[in-house]
Amino acid sequence: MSALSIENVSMRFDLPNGTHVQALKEVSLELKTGELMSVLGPSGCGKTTLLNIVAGFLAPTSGRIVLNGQNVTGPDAKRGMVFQQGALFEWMDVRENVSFGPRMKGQREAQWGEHVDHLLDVTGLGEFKDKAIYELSGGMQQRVALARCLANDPDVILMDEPLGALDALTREKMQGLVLKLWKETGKTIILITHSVEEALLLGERLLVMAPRPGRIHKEYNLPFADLGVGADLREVKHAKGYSETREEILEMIWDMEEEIMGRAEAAPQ
Ligand SMILES: Nc1ncnc2c1ncn2[C@@H]1O[C@H](COP(=O)(O)OP(=O)(O)OP(=O)(O)O)[C@@H](O)[C@H]1O
Repeated sequence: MSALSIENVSMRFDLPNGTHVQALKEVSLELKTGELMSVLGPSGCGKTTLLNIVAGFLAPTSGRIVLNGQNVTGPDAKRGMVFQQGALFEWMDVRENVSFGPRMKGQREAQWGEHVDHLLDVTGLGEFKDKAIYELSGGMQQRVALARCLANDPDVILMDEPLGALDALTREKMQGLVLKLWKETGKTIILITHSVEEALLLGERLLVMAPRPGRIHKEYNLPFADLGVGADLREVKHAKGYSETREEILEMIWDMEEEIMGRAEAAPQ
């Protein structure tokens, strides 16, 4: 049985002016426990809508999400989200942020302390656990967001451009951390990114979506995420097939964007 099933999901937004946007049309997808899927596609192809539906924040117009045999009907801690900006609690220190989920469940420190301290260590936050959020760099804040998500022990982690706001070097380090945490925890992960390189490096499965209506365009199974665990990601970029796949995907997305621009220009004003 697959851990996460996205079954024939469509999403239509009705707009106040009487028109509508078909954000997703009949999207079906199965993920096994422990798979890491990256999702790419031009702006507006429904990536965030899909993630929000899997999270339970949005109900699809039709279709359903099934996680470990149960229908998803709303948000809960089984699906953790990591956003582009950490959405952290500024008034709590790092350790308080990371332990927020277990504390909200009414657990005592004896129940969560060890696990939270382990997560602080593996995310490189051990020495920063008493710091206020505003004292941390953007990269460190995203480490807190990852650790906080893992502290809830979710079945699936949903990441919406989690590294998008970081500078290039920090982003590269964080990509290594995502791979490390993926292998160490065995979590099922869906990661949205606008970076083709990031999608290639992190996704053992890579989904390219197309817009209008939002749908699956092509899926790849890739060796690079496995090669990248504990390795220098710059080396992985020299692996067989990496450049060719990157070029193929770049061209695919470029063509889609050109088509969107063409349609926009042809539309009556
Ligand atoms: N609440 C809403 N009401 C109306 N239209 C919406 C709503 N949310 C999303 N849309 C539309 O649905 C389509 C898909 O949006 P979505 O944000 O999922 O795309 P995306 O691929 O994540 O885009 P981006 O890469 O720019 O973040 C877009 O045309 C968007 O304008």
